[in-house]
Amino acid sequence: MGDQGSSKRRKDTLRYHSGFRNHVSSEALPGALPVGQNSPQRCPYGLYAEQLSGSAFTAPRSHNLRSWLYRIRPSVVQGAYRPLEMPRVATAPLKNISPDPNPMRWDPMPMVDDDSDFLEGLTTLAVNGDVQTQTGCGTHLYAFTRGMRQRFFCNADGELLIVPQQGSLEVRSEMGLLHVASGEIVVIPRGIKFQLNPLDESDSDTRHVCRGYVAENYGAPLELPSLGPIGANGLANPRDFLAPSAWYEECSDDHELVTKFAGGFWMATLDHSPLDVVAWHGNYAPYKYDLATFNAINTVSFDHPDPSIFTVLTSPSDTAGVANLDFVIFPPRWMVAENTFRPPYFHRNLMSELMGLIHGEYDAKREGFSPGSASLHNAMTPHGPDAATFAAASQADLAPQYQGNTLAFMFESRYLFQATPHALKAEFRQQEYGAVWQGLESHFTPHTR
Ligand SMILES: O=C(O)Cc1cc(O)ccc1O
Ligand SMILES: [Fe+2]
Repeated sequence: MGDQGSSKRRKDTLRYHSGFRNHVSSEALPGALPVGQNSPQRCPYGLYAEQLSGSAFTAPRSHNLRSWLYRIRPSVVQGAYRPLEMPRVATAPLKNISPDPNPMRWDPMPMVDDDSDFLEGLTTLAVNGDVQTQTGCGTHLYAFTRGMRQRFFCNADGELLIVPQQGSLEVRSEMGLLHVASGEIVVIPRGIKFQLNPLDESDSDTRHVCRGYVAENYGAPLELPSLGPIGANGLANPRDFLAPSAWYEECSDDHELVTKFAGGFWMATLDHSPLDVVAWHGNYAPYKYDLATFNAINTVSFDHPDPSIFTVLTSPSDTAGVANLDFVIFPPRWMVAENTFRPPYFHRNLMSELMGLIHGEYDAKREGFSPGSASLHNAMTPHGPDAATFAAASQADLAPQYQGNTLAFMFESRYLFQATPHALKAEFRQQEYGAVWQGLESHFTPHTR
């Protein structure tokens, strides 16, 4: 297995339930789950029963998502929401902005300020589709240094796929705790209350800088791709997905619950923590996944296969095989293709591609795409290896080569991305990005092969 991440990072000692979208039963107190039914006349320990549905009640069984939560107080006691300003976060569709056919790239986003939490440090890069028709996604960057303290978030607009690039995260959610390091991902399904903090924040006085990427999926929940001729095993294996164990807190000071609803932000004040679920069962819960466990499959003969071979998770659209959102990684791997231009090929594509780099180097870009950067190539926008990469790879010795120092990813979608006004005029945007291909000169020699 590759060396990225897991061997160097602190051991995660939390207990998880293994298996993608498994039906889990989890208790923080023994006997807190009702036996044999969901909604008894009186629940154990005087808890309230509450169902959280992540799919229509009538969704086919294979796609039906729901969990039963046994909590100290039902969610409905939260009271009224008041509007809240969150000017850096945008939602599709953006009014009066045409999607731009030019390739775009951004350096890592500078910190908003020295003392921001996850929500304050969240900035939208590009969006597509339409939140109200449950199509497309928002893509965001985050950079923050402090925990959310008494503040919690509940996103009604979509599930959050969080890709940490720097700094380890502690996720506290209604279903329990998760620790997520760079090289891992975490998915928070739509409507689950949580907070996100720098891991170790309370252990020391050091400032923990956390940076990364978020896809906010407005569409069908992410699922594992079908494997077709690959067979029963490979790519992301179901047992490597980990859901938290029940955990709750009971405290009676003021807490804030922030929700995002049709692009707007709202806040309610509670006199208790919303993380008061003592037991839960079901298949709708946050989960984390270590990208180092991805079983990459690639050519052992020639040519560069399409990147769909590296799909970790996919959110299908209504058209088979044309994703609302794919999450694809480019993990450490052996390159063995013979007589082949090994880096990504030049291409134009129906799908739109938003990329990031978690660590190392990306094999299509020699310069300018450092960890924390992002790039956008909308549908049919020509792109591919930069001039320096093309020159080197056209002459490279084709011995088997381990490409170890790399972990890039792509959010890929059938819908055109609109970069936000903030992203378009950001100082960290690389205005001259298109120049990376300008050194690609004609090598045409009509009289020699
Ligand atoms: O554009 C990119 O860098 C992503 C990408 C990688 C690859 O190996 C093949 C096609 C593709 O779009
Ligand atoms: Fe591409």
